Amino acid sequence: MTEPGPERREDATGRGGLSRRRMLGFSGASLLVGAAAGAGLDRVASADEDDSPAGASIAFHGAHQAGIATPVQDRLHFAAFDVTTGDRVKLVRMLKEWTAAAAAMTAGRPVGQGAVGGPAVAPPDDTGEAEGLPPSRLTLTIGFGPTLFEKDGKDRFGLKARRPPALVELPHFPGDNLDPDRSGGDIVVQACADDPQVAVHAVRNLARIGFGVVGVRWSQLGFGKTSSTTPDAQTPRNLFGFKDGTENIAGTDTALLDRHVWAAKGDGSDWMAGGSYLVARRIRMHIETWDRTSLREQEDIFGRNKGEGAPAGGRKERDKIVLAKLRPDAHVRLAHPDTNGGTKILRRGYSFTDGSDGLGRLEAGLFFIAFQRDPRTGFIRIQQSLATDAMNEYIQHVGSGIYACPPGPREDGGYWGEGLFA
Ligand SMILES: C=CC1=C(C)c2cc3[nH]c(cc4nc(cc5[nH]c(cc1n2)c(C)c5CCC(=O)O)C(CCC(=O)O)=C4C)c(C)c3C=C
Ligand SMILES: [Fe+2]
Repeated sequence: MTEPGPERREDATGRGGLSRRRMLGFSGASLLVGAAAGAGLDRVASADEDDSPAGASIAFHGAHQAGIATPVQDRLHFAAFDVTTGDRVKLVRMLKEWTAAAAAMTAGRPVGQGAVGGPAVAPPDDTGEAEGLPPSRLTLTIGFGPTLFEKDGKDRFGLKARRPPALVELPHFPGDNLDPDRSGGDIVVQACADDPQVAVHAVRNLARIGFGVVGVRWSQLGFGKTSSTTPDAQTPRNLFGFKDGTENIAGTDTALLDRHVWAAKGDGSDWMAGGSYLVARRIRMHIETWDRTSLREQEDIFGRNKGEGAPAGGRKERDKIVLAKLRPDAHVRLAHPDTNGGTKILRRGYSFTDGSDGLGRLEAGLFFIAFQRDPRTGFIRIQQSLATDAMNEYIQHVGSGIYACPPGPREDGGYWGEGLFA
């Protein structure tokens, strides 16, 4: 399967999806979605025909992958894949096909000839459930796990020497109760969109394209973003009812992004320059116990109040935090840059509920996602500080993964991970 050219793209949609080229020329209708400008002005988002944010698309190509510093959408489908072939050529071919499909789907177009446009004697190129839906700001972000570089002592794809030094195995943290069936994976795809059907459709099509090369190891649906990269927007709340993401890195803050999020040449792996490292943690939240905890205790545990999200001693959400006014075991005090050598991470997590745990409790929590330039000084450093977090009584980390997310694919025929396989 090859990426259709811009002209064919318009024909192939069959549902009025405008090509990126046409959308940019759509005078008065193109809009910048939230902080897209800060994610690099190359990443301009454009309005769909109806000119509503719900119909907007976010540019797929660029110096950085979309889905990191771009505005956070409402829904998540995160999928970890294991590579089931030992054939490097097949793997690269699939990554090229994935890139073409991802470019189409993020622009609101179907994969290949679509769900009904191809020959009747063959399975359709696209599974069809996003037919008629707008792009919904879909972003697809790929990452490579440590096992892609070496698994059980085997260098399956000749990539061992190309493993970035920052792509370490995460150490065991106190309280971890990790399920191997919800952890790891050779390749991950983070699909975010404002419509869950659009996110699930994207992952499903990639899985279909990858048949015989990859298999889904585990996946996670998320709703209710728990962080934002757009500080001007209302801060979302997590399942404990607290505003979450107040002190996140803004997608417009290029200085902070360059310092804390984007890998750079000279960091130890040149093919990762412009990329970032993703740490995912499935964190179970014992909401029933939390709901029996007094408001004062809840607020002391975070070091912020529940209504406004103001730091202890302050009145407004954005008031300056005075760490000395927080309990020594308060979450915000322990996670704060001043407690961790100045480190910052870009959080992009989602809430989840997955039925019940069989003991009369909701299986609910936070699917924590953080992007950083180096997990050793980012997530690992902060998580080690959180060993004494008062919140630990109410949460448990049950799934985990770390992945190297390469830079964004070039518009002129580049593909996901091109630098790694060069
Ligand atoms: C290792 C990193 C972090 C984990 C794991 C984590 C889990 C976690 N956090 C909340 C809720 C909140 N976190 C808040 C702030 C905050 N959390 C981290 C890191 C981790 N959190 C950081 C770096 C920060 C910012 C600290 C600062 O600079 O002030 C807040 C306060 C509001 C905010 O700034 O976002 C809340 C609320 C939960 C529920 C959770 C696990 C389930
Ligand atoms: Fe936190």
